[in-house]
Amino acid sequence: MKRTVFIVGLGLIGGSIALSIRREHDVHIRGFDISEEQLKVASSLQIIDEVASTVEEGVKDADLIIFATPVSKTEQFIQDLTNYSLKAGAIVTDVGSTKRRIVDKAVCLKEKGVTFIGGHPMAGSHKTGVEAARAHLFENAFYILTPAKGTDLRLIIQLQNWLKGTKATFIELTPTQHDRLAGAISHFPHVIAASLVHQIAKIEGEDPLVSRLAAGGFRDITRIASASPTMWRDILLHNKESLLQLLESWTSEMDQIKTLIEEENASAIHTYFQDAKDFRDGLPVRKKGAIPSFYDLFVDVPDHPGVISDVTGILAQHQISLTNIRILETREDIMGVLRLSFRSEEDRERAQIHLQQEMYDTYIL
Ligand SMILES: NC(=O)C1=CN([C@@H]2O[C@H](COP(=O)(O)OP(=O)(O)OC[C@H]3O[C@@H](n4cnc5c(N)ncnc54)[C@H](O)[C@@H]3O)[C@@H](O)[C@H]2O)C=CC1
Ligand SMILES: O=C(O)C(=O)Cc1ccc(O)cc1
Repeated sequence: MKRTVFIVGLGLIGGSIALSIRREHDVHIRGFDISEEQLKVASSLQIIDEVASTVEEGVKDADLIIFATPVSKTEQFIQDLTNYSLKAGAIVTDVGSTKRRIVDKAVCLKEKGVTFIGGHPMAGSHKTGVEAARAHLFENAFYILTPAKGTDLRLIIQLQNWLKGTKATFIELTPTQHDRLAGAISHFPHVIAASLVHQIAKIEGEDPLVSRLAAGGFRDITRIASASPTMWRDILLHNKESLLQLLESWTSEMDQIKTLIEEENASAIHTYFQDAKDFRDGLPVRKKGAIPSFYDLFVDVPDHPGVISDVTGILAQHQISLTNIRILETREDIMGVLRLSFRSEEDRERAQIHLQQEMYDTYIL
């Protein structure tokens, strides 16, 4: 008999997790979402086999329960589980971008005979919704797990086995460490991206030309400001302490820059940029996972003849060599994905710029 996976929240991440589980396991996937539309799309794309009418109904015989809703909803659902009947030995996990409050809340599941292991796949996109779900979304990314102290190692391995189709690299962190680090590398940058956009919006009131000029670097640095406001509102509220600390140190750094500019301190300004460049250039391009890493660029492509030659033609026109090209998905009525591999980061960056100029949607995972 097939085992049952129940996913609550069938958006970008819930849908991608479902697809990656299916890659490796012959399972029955049941889904629940507040949005009828998301459920309809998830069913028609065969991302799920069955729709649950309620969460209570869906959890009953599930071997694996995954919450992929905004983090405040996940917290509430975990609390609700205490009132439902659950299958003995089931594993409960989530994909939320914050961990401490969720893991704290899940202590209430201890007496239910199930094990909660917090999770956070560290990859995604500014897109939302199940139609953007991709089985390869987490390939080579880190997948953080935050098991409570004393969690049976066999259950952690069992969860990793469920999720092996993500082809991610699993690491364990404490929830506090997770929130501090995710705050710095992900949550805080979202605040900055949104604030940069607000600044331009204000200037636009005085001079509408500014939006038309906002290209290149501005678009790169603010891409993430197009992400879901509901999701990011919840993340900020859940990771309040880390974000307040980061804001404080950022504000003081901005004050220092202000002084350097006021004083026209050219050498200190140069050092500021040089140090940032050195650190950024030294960042690992991509952490190696179970499969070798390449300089990969993913391109959403409409499913029509000639599209591959169009993409390769654009690269050839700019003398960018490919080391590999793979079609990852082609299904009726949805975009396919091309995985383009390059020899160097520089080639990948140039390819991304030129393909975006030609209106292709590209992303790096
Ligand atoms: N977007 C990203 O790149 C990443 C997001 N995450 C986390 O994944 C979770 C889901 O985010 P996405 O999939 O990106 O968002 P999404 O907006 O694509 O999907 C969220 C889904 O949850 C559903 N939902 C909302 N409230 C609900 C409720 N009360 N009951 C049932 N369903 C409900 C929505 O209808 C939607 O389908 C969030 O906790 C987020 O922090 C984690 C890693 C990456
Ligand atoms: O779009 C991007 O680059 C992201 O930042 C995706 C993302 C969003 C939330 C997460 O918790 C992890 C990754």
